[in-house]
Amino acid sequence: VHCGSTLLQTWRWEELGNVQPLLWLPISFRQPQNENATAYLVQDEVAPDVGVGPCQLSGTVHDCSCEYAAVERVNKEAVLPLLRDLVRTPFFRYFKVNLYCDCPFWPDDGMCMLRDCGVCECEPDEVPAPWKVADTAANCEGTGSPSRLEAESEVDRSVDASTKVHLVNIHGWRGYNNPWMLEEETDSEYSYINLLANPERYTGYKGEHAHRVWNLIYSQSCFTDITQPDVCTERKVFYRLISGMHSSISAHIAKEYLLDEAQDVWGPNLPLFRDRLGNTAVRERVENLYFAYLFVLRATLKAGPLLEEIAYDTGFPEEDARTAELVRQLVSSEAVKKACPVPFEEGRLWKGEDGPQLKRQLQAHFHNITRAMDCVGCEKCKLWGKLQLLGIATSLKVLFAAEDCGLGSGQPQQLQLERNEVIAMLNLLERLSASIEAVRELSLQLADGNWEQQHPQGLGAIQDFTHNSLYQSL
Ligand SMILES: Cc1cc2nc3c(=O)[nH]c(=O)nc-3n(C[C@H](O)[C@H](O)[C@H](O)COP(=O)(O)OP(=O)(O)OC[C@H]3O[C@@H](n4cnc5c(N)ncnc54)[C@H](O)[C@@H]3O)c2cc1C
Repeated sequence: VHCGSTLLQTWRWEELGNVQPLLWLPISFRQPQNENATAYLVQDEVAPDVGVGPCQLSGTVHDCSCEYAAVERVNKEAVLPLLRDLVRTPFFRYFKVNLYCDCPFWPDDGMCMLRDCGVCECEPDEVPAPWKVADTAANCEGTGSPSRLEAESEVDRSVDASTKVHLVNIHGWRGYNNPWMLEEETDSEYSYINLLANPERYTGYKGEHAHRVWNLIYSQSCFTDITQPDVCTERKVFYRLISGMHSSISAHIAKEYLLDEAQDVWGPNLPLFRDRLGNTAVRERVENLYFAYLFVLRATLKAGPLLEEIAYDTGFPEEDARTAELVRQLVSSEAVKKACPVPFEEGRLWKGEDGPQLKRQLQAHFHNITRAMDCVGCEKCKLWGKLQLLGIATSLKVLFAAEDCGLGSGQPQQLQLERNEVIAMLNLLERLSASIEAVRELSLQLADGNWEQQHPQGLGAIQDFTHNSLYQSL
């Protein structure tokens, strides 16, 4: 029995006799401090023959050394509150990106009409002034060829009087020397987007067009036999990162769905949640969400010493000091260390004889997946898709930086990050963290039992907005 997040009492499944298949059983419960508290009887072990029910995960997250319950708790109590504040700061709110590249895989098919309506770009005076100065400098110095970058990094990594580290600044948005991202193209245009003004949520983008993009992603040859038992860990990790990101997108759609277009009412869509994430048949998707979260959390903690030293400069000293303090609290959180000391052990990857070759192959697949983002027919989805892939690429770069940077020279080099990489990685972590909490909340609501009375026809009871007026209003 839990009351809120406090565990009050546990029973073994066998001791419960005929209680199944009610996985979540609200129990009226009286406490001296809180008269009307409700406790929930929860399933903490996998019960036999339970059928479709809320996604209850127990035990250790596969390939990680953290318990699901501990992750859920520390996420809700320590990580998510910090991240929610962090992504609202001026430094983490603006993401630079190019949303106007052509799809390299198939001809434009009429969805381009959505280009102008999905995302509102920042007005020039909204972009932090120091960033504009840095952009102008990078722009004048060249388009960011690797040799130019090498020279540039030496300048930009210099330590100023306040001993803060200045991030590498380049022209372009795909990060600095990131082997998981494509090289910057010559026509690399970008604009700044205020992420708070363009939240990730339901947009009405679905059907054949969206499926074509997901199919393109999952048809990469490294994923085709992914369910076979002898698939190597590296490929599984790679798949689980992409699948976890996909689950996270689905969680945000389910959590913030347009329930009534006329009244502009947004809220949870439980039938949609049940179908995409909230039933045992798709349990693996939720497992992959937890995995992706722990992977990115590990990268963030590993980059902690650098993140703590960065000059978070947007021209507003008070807010920038708060940003630095929030980052410090996140990367040095005792609660996280206690709940999950090593979220993911990256040291065991790429150790086989074919490690370097395998890595190059997976990097090529990742490049293809990033290209697929240019085929997404909804601006907002494309924005968040690009941000999240740059976040994954940055996490991979951070976790494997020593060996990547040292390749050829025999010397491991210091990790260097570009501003957009830091923004993408921490925004991705916030998205995954919010998704874990959304899955927890929606699973509880689903188990409540009353939701079916509110939506008697299931998914059909919630209007299905797919027409263009919705895109335009978004
Ligand atoms: C990059 C990108 C970003 C998007 N962002 C948004 C957004 O912000 N808002 C919005 O409303 N829509 C967004 N969409 C569309 C959204 O993801 C779905 O495609 C759409 O809602 C239709 O969902 P669906 O249930 O048909 O299955 P989809 O989510 O389209 O899934 C397609 C197929 O992939 C498999 N699959 C599903 N989930 C997983 C998983 N976690 N792991 C592995 N396989 C899986 C299943 O076989 C499923 O049938 C985005 C699409 C893309 C490609």
